[in-house]
Amino acid sequence: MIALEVHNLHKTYKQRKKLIEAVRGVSLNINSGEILAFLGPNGAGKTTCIKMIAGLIKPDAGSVKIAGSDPHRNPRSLRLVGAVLEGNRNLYWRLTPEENLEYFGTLRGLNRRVAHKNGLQLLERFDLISKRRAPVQTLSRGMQQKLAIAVALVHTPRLLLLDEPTLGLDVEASQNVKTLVREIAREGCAILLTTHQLDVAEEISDRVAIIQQGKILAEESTREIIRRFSGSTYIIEIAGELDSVQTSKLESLGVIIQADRIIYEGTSEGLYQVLAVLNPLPLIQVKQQADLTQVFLKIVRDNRNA
Ligand SMILES: Nc1ncnc2c1ncn2[C@@H]1O[C@H](COP(=O)(O)OP(=O)(O)OP(=O)(O)O)[C@@H](O)[C@H]1O
Repeated sequence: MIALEVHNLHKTYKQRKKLIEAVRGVSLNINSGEILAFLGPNGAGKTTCIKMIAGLIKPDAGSVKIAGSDPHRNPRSLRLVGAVLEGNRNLYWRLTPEENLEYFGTLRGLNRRVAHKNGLQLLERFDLISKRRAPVQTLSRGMQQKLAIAVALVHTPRLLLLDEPTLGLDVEASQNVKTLVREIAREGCAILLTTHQLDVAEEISDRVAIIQQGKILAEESTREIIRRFSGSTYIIEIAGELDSVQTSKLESLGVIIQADRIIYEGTSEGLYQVLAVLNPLPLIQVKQQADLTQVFLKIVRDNRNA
């Protein structure tokens, strides 16, 4: 089921007689249960799109539908959206997590009892129950980030808008948030993720859309776009030394042997032959050449030079 349909959005800002075409014909869909990473360099138009999706600014042209309903025509459909857009600024710092959840839940149309119940469930699930009565300002950044997501979910939205959910978090807190985001998607919520942390986007998104100068340059499954840009080159990192028999067999398979890694270009069947020669040396990793950062840079630079 399609949770978000964005069709041909346009937005031009006027700044002291100057026109800035921030968004120029953006179309996107996100299905329930899917995470779309919405990526682009600074000033590409991401925030402007998200603000139009969240009903905060009106498009000049085009349409937004959330579970089939246009928030600019029917503001009630915004109840189907949850958003964490500017860090954890959707929280009241002097209130406790319990109070924040209840307050925002009622604001989004839940009765107080349901808001309280949903809030407690989320606090349990996000491992924040022991902090439920502590003022938000005394929570760690990772806890505040989790709470910000919990608050955005208290009314069980169909679409979650998530901006930089792991920025500034330590490795463990970041891992925690990524796992939660994947779980939320698995339960059926559609997620529009914006981030400049491309490793996070690569790890948790199902699809990516890359925007530059207000236009979508690429929209594809994350795995597919990386595969397409990687071609057929694999990097294999191993521990331990190759013996002379292994070295000559690998050379006959056309492999390039470097200090701590082996580069193989060919089919995936050929890759298995290479791995068989390496057996039983411990493999540290086998990866295709590109990662999402390389893909992103290539698409954006090619477009800039076009
Ligand atoms: N309120 C505004 N008035 C005038 N111009 C604006 C306004 N908001 C954004 N812009 C301009 O619109 C363009 C797109 O900005 P936007 O904030 O949507 O980009 P972004 O992709 O979110 O960037 P970033 O990654 O830096 O947050 C930029 O040129 C920006 O300067």
